[in-house]
Amino acid sequence: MVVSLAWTLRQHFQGFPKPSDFQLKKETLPEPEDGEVLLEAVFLSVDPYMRPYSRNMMKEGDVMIGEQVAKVIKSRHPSFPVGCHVTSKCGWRSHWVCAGAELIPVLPDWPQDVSLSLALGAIGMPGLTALYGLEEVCGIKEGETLLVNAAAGAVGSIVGQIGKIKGCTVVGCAGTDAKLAYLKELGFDRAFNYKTVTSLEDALKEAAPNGYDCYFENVGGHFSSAVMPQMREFGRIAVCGSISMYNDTTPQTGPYVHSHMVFKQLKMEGFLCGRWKHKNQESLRRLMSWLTEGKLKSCEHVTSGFDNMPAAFIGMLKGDNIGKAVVKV
Ligand SMILES: NC(=O)C1=CN([C@@H]2O[C@H](COP(=O)(O)OP(=O)(O)OC[C@H]3O[C@@H](n4cnc5c(N)ncnc54)[C@H](OP(=O)(O)O)[C@@H]3O)[C@@H](O)[C@H]2O)C=CC1
Ligand SMILES: C/C=C/C(C)=O
Repeated sequence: MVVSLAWTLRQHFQGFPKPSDFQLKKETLPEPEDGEVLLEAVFLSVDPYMRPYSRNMMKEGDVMIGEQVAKVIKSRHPSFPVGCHVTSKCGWRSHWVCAGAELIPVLPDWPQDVSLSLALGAIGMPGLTALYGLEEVCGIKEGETLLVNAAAGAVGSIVGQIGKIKGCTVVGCAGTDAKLAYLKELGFDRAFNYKTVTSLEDALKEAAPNGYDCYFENVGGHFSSAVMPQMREFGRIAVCGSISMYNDTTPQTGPYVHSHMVFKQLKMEGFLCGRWKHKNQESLRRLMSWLTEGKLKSCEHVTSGFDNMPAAFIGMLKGDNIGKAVVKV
C-alpha cells in the first residue's frame, strides 16, 4: 500500500491564483492489478491552461489537472517494466496507480544526456504546440516575418527557433530584460520588452517596418489589438492562447479586428495541439533531432519539491520562468 500526496483545488480561483486556493491531501492507493502500474512522479509540469481549464473541467476538491514524467515502480503490465519512464496526465500527484493504456512511453532511444523533463517541454506538449501552430495553422514559409509573444516561455521559445530553422525573420516580445537576452541567444532577430516600451505600436513597427506575415498569439487582449493593424496582406494568425486574459474577473472588450481581417484578407485560427496527435511520434522525433543537432535549445525553470507545486504555478503565471516551468520532485 502506498500513500500518495495530491494537490487539490480547495476553491475556484477568483482573479489571480493564490496559495490558499490549493490544499495538499493524502490518498491511499491500491496495489496495481493486472494491466496496471504504480507510478512515482519525477517531474511535474505547471502550464497556463491549468488556469482556464480549472474553471471548465474541475470542481472544488478535485486534484489539480496536469502532466508529469513518472517512473514505473511496480508493474503488472508487460509493456511498462519497473524502472521505465512514461508521461501521464494523472495531475498533481506524487504517486498513482493506473492502466498501462493511459500512459505514453517517453520516446525510445531518449539520449542519456537529455533531461527527461524535456518530455514536458521542448520534446513534449509545448514543443508540439509550437510546431503545429507554425506548420499546420500558419503554413509558415521561408523568408516570412514571424511575431511571437510570451516568446521566452515554453511554447514561444520553440516557436521562434523553429521560425529561424525555417528561414524566417523572427520578432519576439517578453516581459524582462533577462528574457530578451535569452531570445538573442536563441537567434531571434529582434526582441523587445512589452512592459517597458513607451508604445507597443511603435515597438512592433520598429521591429518589422514592413509588417508581419505570421503572428503566433500566446497573449491576447490589448497586445493582440496592437498587432492586427500591422499584419501584412494575407497574413496568418495562429491563436494558441490568451494568457493576459486568464485571470480577468471582468471580460476585456475591443478594439475589434474585423476591418483588418477583411481589408488585409487575414486568416485567424484557434487551435489545440491535440488536433494533430496522430503526428506526435514523428513530430517528437523531429524536435529531438533538432535538439541533438544543436538547432533547437531548451531552457527550464526548475522548482524543487512537490510541496512547491502551487508556488511554481503562480510564479509561472507571474512570468518568473525563462523557458519551461517544471517541478522536480
Ligand atoms: N493551444 C494549445 O494547444 C496550447 C496553448 N498554450 C498557450 O500558449 C501560451 C504560452 O504557454 P506556455 O509557453 O506554456 O507558457 P510560458 O512558459 O510562456 O509561461 C507563461 C508566460 O506568459 C507571460 N505572461 C503572463 N501574463 C502575461 C500577460 N498578462 N501579458 C503578457 N504575457 C504574460 C509570462 O512571460 P512574460 O514575462 O514575457 O510576460 C510568462 O512567463 C499560453 O497562452 C497557453 O495557454 C500552451 C500549450 C498548448
Ligand atoms: C492544451 C493547452 C491549451 C491552452 C489554451 O493552454
